[in-house]
Amino acid sequence: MQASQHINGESQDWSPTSWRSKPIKQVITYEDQAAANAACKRLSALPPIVTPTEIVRLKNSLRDAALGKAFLLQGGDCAELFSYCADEPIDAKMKLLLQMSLVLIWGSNKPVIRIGRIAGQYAKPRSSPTEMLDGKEVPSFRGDILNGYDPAHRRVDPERLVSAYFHSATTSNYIRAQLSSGFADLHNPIDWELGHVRDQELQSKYQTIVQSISDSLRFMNTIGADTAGQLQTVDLFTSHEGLVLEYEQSLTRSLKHPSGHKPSQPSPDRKGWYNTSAHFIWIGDRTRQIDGGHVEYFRGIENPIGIKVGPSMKNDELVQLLDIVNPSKEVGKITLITRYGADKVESMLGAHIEAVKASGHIVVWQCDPMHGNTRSTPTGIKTRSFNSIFSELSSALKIHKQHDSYLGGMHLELTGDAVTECTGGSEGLVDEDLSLNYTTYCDPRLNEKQALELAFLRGELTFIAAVELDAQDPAFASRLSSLGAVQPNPHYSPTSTSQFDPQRPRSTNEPSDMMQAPPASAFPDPRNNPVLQVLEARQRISDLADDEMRDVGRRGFAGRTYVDAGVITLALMKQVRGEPESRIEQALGIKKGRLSVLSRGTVGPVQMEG
Ligand SMILES: O=C[C@H](O)[C@H](O)COP(=O)(O)O
Ligand SMILES: C=C(OP(=O)(O)O)C(=O)O
Ligand SMILES: [Mn+2]
Repeated sequence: MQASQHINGESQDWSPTSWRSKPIKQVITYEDQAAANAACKRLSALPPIVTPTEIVRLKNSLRDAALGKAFLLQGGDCAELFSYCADEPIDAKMKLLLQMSLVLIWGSNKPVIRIGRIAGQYAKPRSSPTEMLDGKEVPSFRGDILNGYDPAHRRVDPERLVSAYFHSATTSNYIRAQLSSGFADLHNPIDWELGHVRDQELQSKYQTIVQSISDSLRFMNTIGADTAGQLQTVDLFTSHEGLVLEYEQSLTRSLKHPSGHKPSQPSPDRKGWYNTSAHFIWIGDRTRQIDGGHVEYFRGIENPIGIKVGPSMKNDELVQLLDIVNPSKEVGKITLITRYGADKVESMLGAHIEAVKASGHIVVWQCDPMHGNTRSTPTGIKTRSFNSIFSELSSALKIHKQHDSYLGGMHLELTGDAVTECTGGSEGLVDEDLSLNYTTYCDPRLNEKQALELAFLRGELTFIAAVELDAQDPAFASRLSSLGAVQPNPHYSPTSTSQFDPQRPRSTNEPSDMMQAPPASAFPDPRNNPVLQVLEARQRISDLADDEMRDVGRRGFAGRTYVDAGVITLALMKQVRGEPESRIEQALGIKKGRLSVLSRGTVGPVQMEG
């Protein structure tokens, strides 16, 4: 069966193999092509790992995220190894995603859709075909699906394609089994204890949420409203980058659509092409060329898909891409995973949002604040700072609000282990700490504590963004005015003698319906109005902060003078723990000496009682 689509007026047939006639990036050369063909043949005969019913369930949820009614949390390793297919690492990641989603639901009051970068995230696109390892140049590690991290196993081995399938299937099976055995039962969120998080503040914030959920559940149980069984488990979908197309092709099957599903490409046999290797796959920033093999493959499948959008993406190119992969403009079919970097998001995201809006596509906008913020330490260790990650996320949220758009999700590289791969966070990890427990095989991940902190801060951002939006709203001043803060509030006082009091008893020789208009000079000059002055000052500060953000990460940048509430919160938490100011400033990227302003009693952390 072939699907047909019109591009530039020409009919373009699609099949699971049509990508093979297109140019491709990140080419894989199998020394033994016959062995690669045999591996693909074997894969084609194996059963699906996920089913159309599950895929369509995710698709429907993502539609909600595109429409602003749900939030998508996607996270997991940069490079998942076959050796992570074991109960402990899988449990740790599931727990972390569940903990984060609880916090996010709490913060956003919206349902959270969970997708793991798990059960198949085995392929890595690399910047260079070779890398230096212990002073020797070796072929780059391209993920367990192709070669091994051990320098002795860097040759691409086709047997690994089959091995990837079995590790993926085993991981998926364990996730499903755990979920159906009460792992995610909302009645026991206490069981998702914070593994290695010893931070008292974070522990108690989390416990407050858990306690409150337990109280609500007890109440629902008492009144008999807790009987639908929906609280016993949640969905946790799987995803990976669809990089190795021979693997993806082998698991692409023509299957019956679930009943009630309206396919994007209807066919008489009510079947469609489903990628059964994962619920969701995405195209990487390095392989999203309009005329390339990856875009060709992705345009034919029913699954919801992601596209990474980096700083080199042009506005018209983005729209062209959407038209190719989603010609019927299905709402939420595409998740645009933006990853510009904290220093570029301000100059790029707004234009992308406007271009997509004008095209009529309705996508899930997801922020990946990791991949545009990778840097090397002077000793050559790849890292990312919590500050830049948080900064890109908060900018994305703000920009979406400004453009009347919705930030529908976040995409993170994280692990449930106590790794030291990203700097910053409330622990204040610095470059020198990275070697303590640096175990990633590709990009630096947030550890459990940093990931959870980010979820809490994301919740707080919703609140801050709402306040900021009010401040920028031109109607705000007029609303204030009607509340009386800007203009004198006409009030009734039986003894009032003011000629401007509308309810003042009139003199008998004034007609009763005559309401004297007060002279303009009776109102204070708005330029002197304290409320408007505060709003203007806030705007000026916000502009200065935006200017400063553009320099973050540049050589010679002395640190930020203007930081947001999230960073101040982190700084205060560290201060309370007695960390020296200079260390806090360094860890959070704040300009030297700025913290002393806070120490003068201007701001203090709020203490929770009990
Ligand atoms: O995960 C993303 C990419 O594979 C990764 O950032 C590439 O890293 P490299 O630049 O070290 O190849
Ligand atoms: C390779 C990745 O990202 P990007 O394509 O955005 O660089 C990734 O998500 O691991
Ligand atoms: Mn990565």
